[in-house]
Amino acid sequence: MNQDQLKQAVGQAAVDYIKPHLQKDSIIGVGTGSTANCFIDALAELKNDFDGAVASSEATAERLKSHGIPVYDLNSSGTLDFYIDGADETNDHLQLIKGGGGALTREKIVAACAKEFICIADESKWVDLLGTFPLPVEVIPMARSYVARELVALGGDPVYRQGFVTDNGNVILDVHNMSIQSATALEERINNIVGVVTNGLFACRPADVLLMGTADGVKTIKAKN
Ligand SMILES: O=C(CO)[C@H](O)[C@H](O)COP(=O)(O)O
Repeated sequence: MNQDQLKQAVGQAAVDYIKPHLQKDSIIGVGTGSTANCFIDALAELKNDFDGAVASSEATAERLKSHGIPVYDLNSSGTLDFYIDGADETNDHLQLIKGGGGALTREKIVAACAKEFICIADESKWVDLLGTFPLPVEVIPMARSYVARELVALGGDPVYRQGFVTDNGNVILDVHNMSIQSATALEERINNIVGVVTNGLFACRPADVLLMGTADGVKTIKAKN
């Protein structure tokens, strides 16, 4: 199977995973990216079995609506049963790097509101140690240079994602060569820099389950303790 087929397989696997638990009033959280898009496309078959979705980006909202799936404001949705999203990297604790698509802040907010975070990814995203993928950091525009200096002081090489503006009107610094020994400590440390909105480490709230697409089929992986 090629990478696109693996993404479709995990998108369908996530639909199969949540299907028995869906009720007519269920609202689910939906992530952003090409793997999340495969989930959305597979989810369309169930659109009469649940109420609707909360989207982690404008792009996801548009794709959900294109399938006739109602999109709700998170402020009127309460706790969500599930959040389903892709990742740029995952380790065996299901701590993630996310934000390659720039939607990290809304993704982290919607994930925080969910009882269960289901990560869907092909096996190329599995790593022993997080940090080969540059760590995205969403920054208030006027703080860009200050935050970049602070990230250099932490040992990283921040690169401004030229021409990209997040759905929240902010900019992204992609931090290369960052040594990630304690992902939870680093997530908190970077989020404490004034001007940072959030960073793409999902370690304080890792995924609960990973549906990983492999050549041998989709594997269901729980976080290592
Ligand atoms: O965090 C994300 C977007 O902000 C995506 O989940 C991540 O970039 C993975 O994307 P893809 O499924 O296209 O590989």
